[in-house]
Amino acid sequence: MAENHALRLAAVGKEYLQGENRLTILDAAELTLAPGEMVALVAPSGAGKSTLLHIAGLLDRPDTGEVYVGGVASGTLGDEARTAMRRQAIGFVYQFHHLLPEFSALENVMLPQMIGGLDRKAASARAQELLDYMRIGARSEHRPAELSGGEQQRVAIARAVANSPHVLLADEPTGNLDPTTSGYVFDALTALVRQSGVAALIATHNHDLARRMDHAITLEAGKIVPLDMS
Ligand SMILES: Nc1ncnc2c1ncn2[C@@H]1O[C@H](COP(=O)(O)OP(=O)(O)OP(=O)(O)O)[C@@H](O)[C@H]1O
Repeated sequence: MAENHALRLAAVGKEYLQGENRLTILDAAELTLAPGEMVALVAPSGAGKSTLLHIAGLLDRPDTGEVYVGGVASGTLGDEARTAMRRQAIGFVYQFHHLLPEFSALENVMLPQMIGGLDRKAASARAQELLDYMRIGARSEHRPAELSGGEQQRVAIARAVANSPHVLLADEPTGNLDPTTSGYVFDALTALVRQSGVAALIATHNHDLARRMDHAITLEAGKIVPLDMS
């Protein structure tokens, strides 16, 4: 049942036209993520990871099939309703933090909540709680440029879950960090996913990190298939 899934892609198809050629990226692809589940997306460059993340994140529409977020079908929604759904129900983390440089760490985590309609006081309390949880609460007044790469990514992760989304989509979230820092940031991300119950789909080339997730998937001829990491 779709209702119990944080994210469900049902028979999703996506093609691109490259000159005369039709490039099939997704072909009746199926994927379900339960709340609190962490899934690694491991695929070679060009296989369609970004396409899949964009479709799952409602940034792009599939040609065929349906994307359910929190049990709600997105296909028939107009642009405005899709944007609202994306803001409320989906969090994004990228390889580079994309924090707003002129705002403090706290303000960066407050902003999506205030855009969602929360008042300043409540947003500030929630942001501080999340930064404390990510063990950077003491740096909450600092601007991104005053933080290390690992700290910046922890702020970006806190920001992504600030609105208590159903789904967290991450594209190489520790790809810009050294291995030790990457491990620490991934530990914090894992703890947050488990504690919040958000479902996480995390694209990574790092097989050690992929092994630490619940399972791994890859893309093969347009299908989403399990990947054995052992
Ligand atoms: N708008 C587009 N028009 C035509 N072809 C596209 C378009 N976007 C992507 N492609 C092609 O679709 C394929 C999959 O692209 P995608 O960006 O999803 O791959 P990826 O797995 O994320 O790669 P990488 O890891 O290098 O970012 C690539 O061959 C790409 O050239």
